[in-house]
Amino acid sequence: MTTQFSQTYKKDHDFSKVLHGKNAADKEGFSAMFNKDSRAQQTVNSYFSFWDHKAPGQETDTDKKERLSNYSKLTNAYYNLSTDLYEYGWAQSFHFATYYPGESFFQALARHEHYLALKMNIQDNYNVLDVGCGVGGPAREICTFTNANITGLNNNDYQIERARNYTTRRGLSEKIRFVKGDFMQMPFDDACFDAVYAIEATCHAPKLEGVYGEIYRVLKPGGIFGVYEWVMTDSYDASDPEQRKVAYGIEVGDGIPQMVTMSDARNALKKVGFGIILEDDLAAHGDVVPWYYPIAGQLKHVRSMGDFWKVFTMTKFARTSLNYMVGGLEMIGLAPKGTQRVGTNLAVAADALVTGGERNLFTPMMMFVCKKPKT
Ligand SMILES: CC(C)=CCC[C@@H](C)[C@H]1CC[C@H]2C3=C(CC[C@]12C)[C@@]1(C)CC[C@H](O)C[C@@H]1CC3
Repeated sequence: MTTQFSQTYKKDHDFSKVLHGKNAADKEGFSAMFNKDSRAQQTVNSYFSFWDHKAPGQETDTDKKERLSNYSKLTNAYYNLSTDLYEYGWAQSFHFATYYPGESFFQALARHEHYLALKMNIQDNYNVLDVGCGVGGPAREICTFTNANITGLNNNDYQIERARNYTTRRGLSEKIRFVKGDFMQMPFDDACFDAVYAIEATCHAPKLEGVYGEIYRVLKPGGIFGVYEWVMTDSYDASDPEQRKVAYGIEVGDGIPQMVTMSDARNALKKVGFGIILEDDLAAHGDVVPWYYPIAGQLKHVRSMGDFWKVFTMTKFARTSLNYMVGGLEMIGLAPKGTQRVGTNLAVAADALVTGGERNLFTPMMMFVCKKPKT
């Protein structure tokens, strides 16, 4: 690692400690959220400086370029702010899933991960890279499902610390390790992994060719790459202000510098050299239970008490009530400044994702399974 990189990494790490508190990685949900110190406001300001006064339609090319060239800062600030809420409101697996009628929320998340592992043909003791591993939910599940050795790559210190803690608690530290690094310049040698997967993570890249090119480089010849990509579908029309508003809501609400289309993703994979073995938009199968039902708060699809509570907290009523409560706590100094704004931003995300799903403008599960040629 160069000196400049190691200095940046140390600065991020120290900042994460100050922001989240020394023992925050041991805490969960609200307790972790309220453990942040006054620098939370600084992170909120840093994140929203990329978006403030830049409503869809008013953005200039310079605004967009600014987000793309600062993707790492933008994504880090986003996850420093949103990780606790993700874990509290969702799960340790930061992705969506398809649902069969009657299937539980957690079962569907795990099945979605198994499905990718199965289609990639991940075998016992394969060396597998998880690009943008979050707090390690999918890595733990895929490791126990396949018995592969997994390396989780992540650029966010707070998430890495949490990932390591959960993995140790599950007794999986011999099989899974977590490495800090930027997926546009991976800290790995050429051709060192048998397989690489990325679950709803590479959309944070400023350019898909960049991250796909790195994945191609670190894969062994003949190695497999499997991805669930976040893309706008081919029916998306960026020149329609209503549709652009949906994409913009997804960008600002989910820390994404710029949403791209399905064709962009397909072309980027081919351009870096991959052969596409399988391509399937899992959101387009006409499922009875839509992938976005939890964040739409659609209680009619719930089949158990546990899921009822989970989906209830995602209804507009529960989200808004929670946000008022957090605003009150913020006012009396019990919650760090900016917490409410983060909640409001996640509500923007949820609404845009649901609209994108309902209108078939967006999919979070564009699945590609690709192969690096043997020679
Ligand atoms: C950002 C990317 C690429 C992937 C994350 C996908 C999902 C796990 C998140 C997208 C929107 C998030 C929201 C929440 C949890 C995580 C997501 C579903 C909440 C339910 C967390 C609790 C808040 O009160 C409401 C949030 C709505 C959005």
